[in-house]
Amino acid sequence: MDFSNLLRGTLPTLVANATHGANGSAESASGLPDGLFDTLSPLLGFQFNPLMKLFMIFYNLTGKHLGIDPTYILTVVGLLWAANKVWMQLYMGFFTFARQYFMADIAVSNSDDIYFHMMKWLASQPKMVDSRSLTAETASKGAWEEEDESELTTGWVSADGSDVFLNFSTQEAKAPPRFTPALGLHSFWWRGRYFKLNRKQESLFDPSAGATGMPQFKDKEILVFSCFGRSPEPIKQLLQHAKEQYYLDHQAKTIVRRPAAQGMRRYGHRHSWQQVANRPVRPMQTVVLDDEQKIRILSDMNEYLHPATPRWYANRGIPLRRGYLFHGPPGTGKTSLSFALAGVFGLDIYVISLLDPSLTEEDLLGLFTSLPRRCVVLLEDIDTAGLKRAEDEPESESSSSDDGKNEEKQQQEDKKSLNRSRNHKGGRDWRVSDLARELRRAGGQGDLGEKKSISLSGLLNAIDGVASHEGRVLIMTTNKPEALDEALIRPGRVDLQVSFTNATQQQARELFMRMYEPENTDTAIPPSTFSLSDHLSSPLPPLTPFSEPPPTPLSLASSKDGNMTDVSGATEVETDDHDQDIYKDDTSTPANPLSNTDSTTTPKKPTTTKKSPPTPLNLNPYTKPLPEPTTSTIPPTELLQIASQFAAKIPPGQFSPAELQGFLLKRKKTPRRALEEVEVWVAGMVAQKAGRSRVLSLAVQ
Ligand SMILES: Nc1ncnc2c1ncn2[C@@H]1O[C@H](COP(=O)(O)OP(=O)(O)OP(=O)(O)O)[C@@H](O)[C@H]1O
Repeated sequence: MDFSNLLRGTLPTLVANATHGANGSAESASGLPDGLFDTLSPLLGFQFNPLMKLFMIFYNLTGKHLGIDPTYILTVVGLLWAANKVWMQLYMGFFTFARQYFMADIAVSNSDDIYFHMMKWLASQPKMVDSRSLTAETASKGAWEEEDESELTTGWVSADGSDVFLNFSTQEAKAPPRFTPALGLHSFWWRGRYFKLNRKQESLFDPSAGATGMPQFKDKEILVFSCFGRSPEPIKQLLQHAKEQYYLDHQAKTIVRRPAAQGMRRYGHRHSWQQVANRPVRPMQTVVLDDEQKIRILSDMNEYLHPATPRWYANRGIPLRRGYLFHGPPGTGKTSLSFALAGVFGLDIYVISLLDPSLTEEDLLGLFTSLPRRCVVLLEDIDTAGLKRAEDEPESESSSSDDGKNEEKQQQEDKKSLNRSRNHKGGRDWRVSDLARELRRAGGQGDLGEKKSISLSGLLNAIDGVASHEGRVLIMTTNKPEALDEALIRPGRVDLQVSFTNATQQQARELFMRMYEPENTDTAIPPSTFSLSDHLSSPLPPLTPFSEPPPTPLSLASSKDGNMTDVSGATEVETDDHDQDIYKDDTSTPANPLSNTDSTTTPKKPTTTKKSPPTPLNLNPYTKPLPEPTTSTIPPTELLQIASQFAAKIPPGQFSPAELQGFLLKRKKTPRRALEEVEVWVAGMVAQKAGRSRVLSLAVQ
């Protein structure tokens, strides 16, 4: 359909005005001859495009009402557009030229930690956050990140209105997203300098097989920072600044890493490890351990980590490695001490589980070679890793090890059970448990579930093979040191053995004091050097020796030799005996650090032998706490007295610090209640341990 006709038909007045002008001339108000529409409209597709129709109406109206030839307007718009294009071309040309000759740039790939430092820094820059082109990211908080407590106090009130229970269902909704610069060009100022940032994405072809077994494309993100000048120094400073900012709040934290996913480990080095936690440093004082033991291990590690030590080792041809073996019953502080040591020296912890089914000997070697210069490598529960000497395997399976015997016994039981099942009801009555056993056995023998475990030689090769890493601190922990192969703990691999025992009374008292002492709100960044006294517990006054026999004799043995051994043949420190000595040494009474009085005043002797009158116990720990003053209102001297009375009720060497901590935690604000209930708890626990029961059926837990 002809456009002019359409206009004439549908909008007669408008068209009449527009196409003939006010004076009815053959020329339109725009000055265009009538025929021009007819010529142009089919060419431009006006008939079909409603937008163009609208445009034409506007075109005519403009001509009529403003008295301006719309062609001029169109020409100006066209020129502006062209000028803009030219300007953009010039700008890009100039920018490319300037970038090539007058600008420096540094690229950062997202496979490197600096990328995360920079993104965190950019997200914290108010100017960047106000930018018009942003990427929003969900920012989940880690367990140890600070929270606004006031926001969390709104909660669900119980039926009787007495208790308020916290509710976190809206927590995620309240957390604001994190904004970072979107893909594309950005600019910002830092320390009076102008920087340009180009955030871009590239697809790289990864020829090595991915998870699907096929080569694949991988997206890689790159940040390119540029600044004017031929030196990249300002960018280097910017990167350094962002890195420092990133680690500022990490200084009081211990970073925990574990091996990355199998696919990533192939790339080696920084891809081998992944960060799994970033927890506050565990203060050494919170690990209740004999001070001499602490001093010994701290001094040993300090000497080893000293910058002059590598040269000393190199001059004597000794490999720069240090290994520690922490052994003792479960829950006695082996892992805690490892973390505290990492915190003292500001090292990251690299935790390896030899039971990881995806871990091969080759991986293990790769992991050790990609460790940073100084770090702590933690191999936990090394006795459970099933390390075997390759040549012993058949024998050890048949006869030698306890584990082997157990396995054999289990298999016989399994067989019997299966036969029983088969015989029953004509062999058709299979129980699920039998099926599971059968599958497990099949899995052990065949392909199903097969795991090539790390052999002893594989581990030794990783720890101190020719290609193995130097400079690290290796800590191995075990509950059964006697089950370890001699080769694993020979000097050179394990240089210091530290024995952990169940809690002495002195330790019980220290644990009690730690639980109830006023909270330390000091979050100051640790200094780069320290003195030993910074990390030792404040000395407590001597404790009256335990005078009451435990209610029932215990068969659960604590560690046989409660001592720490320098395997190079040096002296031994008898920890238990040492504790006993402390009790007897009344003359060297240290000042009570918690007392407000003159430090020379001898603290009040704890009255542990005097039995307090029986008090009615509230045996249900989940009922409301007894109305007693909170810890902070108990004077320190009195708290110390309660602690001593508490410790006197703990039979030495029978409970692990973890067990005591568990008991105290349930009464974490009521020290007097802990004292009142401890006797019943001890009696119950002793009976339970004697009965070898794992299930807690105590009235007081
Ligand atoms: N000596 C100790 N001083 C302070 N706390 C301790 C001590 N021993 C254990 N604990 C507490 O008990 C818990 C368990 O401790 P940890 O994991 O260090 O024990 P472990 O000896 O490594 O145990 P496992 O052998 O089972 O791995 C921790 O919460 C820790 O705070």
